[in-house]
Amino acid sequence: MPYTVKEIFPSLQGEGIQAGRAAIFLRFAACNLWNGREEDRAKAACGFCDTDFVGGEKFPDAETLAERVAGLWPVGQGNRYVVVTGGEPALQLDAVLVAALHDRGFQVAIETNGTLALASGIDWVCVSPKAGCDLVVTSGDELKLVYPQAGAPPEAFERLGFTHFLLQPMDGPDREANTREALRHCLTHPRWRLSLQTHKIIGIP
Ligand SMILES: C[S@@+](CC[C@H](N)C(=O)[O-])C[C@H]1O[C@@H](n2cnc3c(N)ncnc32)[C@H](O)[C@@H]1O
Ligand SMILES: Nc1nc2[nH]cc(C(=O)O)c2c(=O)[nH]1
Ligand code: SF4
Ligand SMILES: [Mg+2]
Repeated sequence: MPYTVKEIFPSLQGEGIQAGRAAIFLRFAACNLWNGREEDRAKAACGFCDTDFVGGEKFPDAETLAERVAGLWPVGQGNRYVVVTGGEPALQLDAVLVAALHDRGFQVAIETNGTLALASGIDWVCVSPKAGCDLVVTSGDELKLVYPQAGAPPEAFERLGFTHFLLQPMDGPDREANTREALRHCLTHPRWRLSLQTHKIIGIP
């Protein structure tokens, strides 16, 4: 199957429980909750996205794409980790690509909005729910809720089958106030942890 990829780059995982871990980011093009055009943001199901996922490069098959990812890992080094994101990566990440990445020694993580079924074999599942959008993926490793979102209070997700629950302050014009609100919620509801977007703080991709 061909894949459309927006970008591939090495960085540190900036968010969530795995923050600080070296990873290759594989960012697929396209999303099911927004077409990526600024003029359509206000009417999109997800209206706060911080990412450009429009366009990109076509890869003809999983082997070609996995080879490109593997070529970015430091030579001779283990602990291989790829974070598959987007856009919405569940539109394109299939079991064939997961297997091709496993064959090259990678643990495979996904950052997903949780509205689409996932391929089998993914090693780390991070779901980030969007208000008004039904979750199909109701268990996984971490639930990372962008906060605050009208219509998506943290309590609505606490009974789901995730190991870790995190609040990530919504970036944008209200980021500072949102960070204070997320902090306050974590202090008063200790099952929630704060997830800062550390890559933005230190100025890396
Ligand atoms: C760009 S999304 C791509 C993956 C997937 N579509 C999703 O939404 O989970 C990557 C992560 O960034 C988060 N995110 C997007 N826009 C954000 C913002 N303005 N502030 C904080 N986190 C944001 C998402 O919720 C998600 O956890
Ligand atoms: N450093 C870094 N960490 C990230 N974690 C999740 C990201 C994403 O855009 O999905 C992301 C990202 O874009 N950069
Ligand atoms: S679901 Fe994810 S990629 Fe899609 S618009 Fe929202 S934050 Fe961006
Ligand atoms: Mg990002």
